[in-house]
Amino acid sequence: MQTKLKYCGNHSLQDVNNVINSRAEYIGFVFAESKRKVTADDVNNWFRSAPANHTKQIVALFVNATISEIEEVVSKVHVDIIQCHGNETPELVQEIKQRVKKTIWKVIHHQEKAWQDMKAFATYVDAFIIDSKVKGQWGGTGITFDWGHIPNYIEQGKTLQRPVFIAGGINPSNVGELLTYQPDGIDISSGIEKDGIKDKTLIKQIEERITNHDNQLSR
Ligand SMILES: O=C(O)c1ccccc1N[C@@H]1O[C@H](COP(=O)(O)O)[C@@H](O)[C@H]1O
Repeated sequence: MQTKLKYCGNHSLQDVNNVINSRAEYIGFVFAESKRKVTADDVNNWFRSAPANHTKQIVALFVNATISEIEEVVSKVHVDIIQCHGNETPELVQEIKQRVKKTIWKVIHHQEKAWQDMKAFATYVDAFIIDSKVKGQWGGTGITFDWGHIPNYIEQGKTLQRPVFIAGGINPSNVGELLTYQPDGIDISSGIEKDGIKDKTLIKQIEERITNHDNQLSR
């Protein structure tokens, strides 16, 4: 099994180039209030200057956006996946799926028994991301949650037949420990940043650890 990898919160041409040259399957952009917030025009400009033959899937991250806001972005930028990173209800997620007709990922912010919330979304979403819950922030915090709860999320994902990505504070120092839980995927924003820019060395360190782990499993 190859652990899927998403690098999120790209907000410059340098970020886009560094991530396009990585092994990640997914490149993410934040269309929500954040120091990493981007516009559709930004993303289009960066991709015009970036290598054209990349195979990354583009993830657009929203926090409690209206369907019109999502539709506006999707009408301007090539988007493969919509990531709902707020406290969107299952009903809203269903409507987004029906109207926007894209792959949908739903973030569950970790709290006691939050894995039970996954069931209500399962029909409308294609994958789950489990992120830390930090007061006053929706994500991109660089803070981990108690990984002892990861097996509950992974088991629920298996029951619902939906992949489970882990996010929140993952970096080269702790990714090895995270991999022992065997998540389907990993989503990283701040852990690959140096001075606010996605950093080639940090990306390389993360990827070496993931590749070693995946190779050991396939032996
Ligand atoms: O990255 C952001 O600025 C952001 C803003 C608002 C919502 C989500 C955001 N990022 C997502 O948060 C998780 C974890 O990020 P980190 O690795 O802990 O920095 C990840 O899914 C990012 O895509």
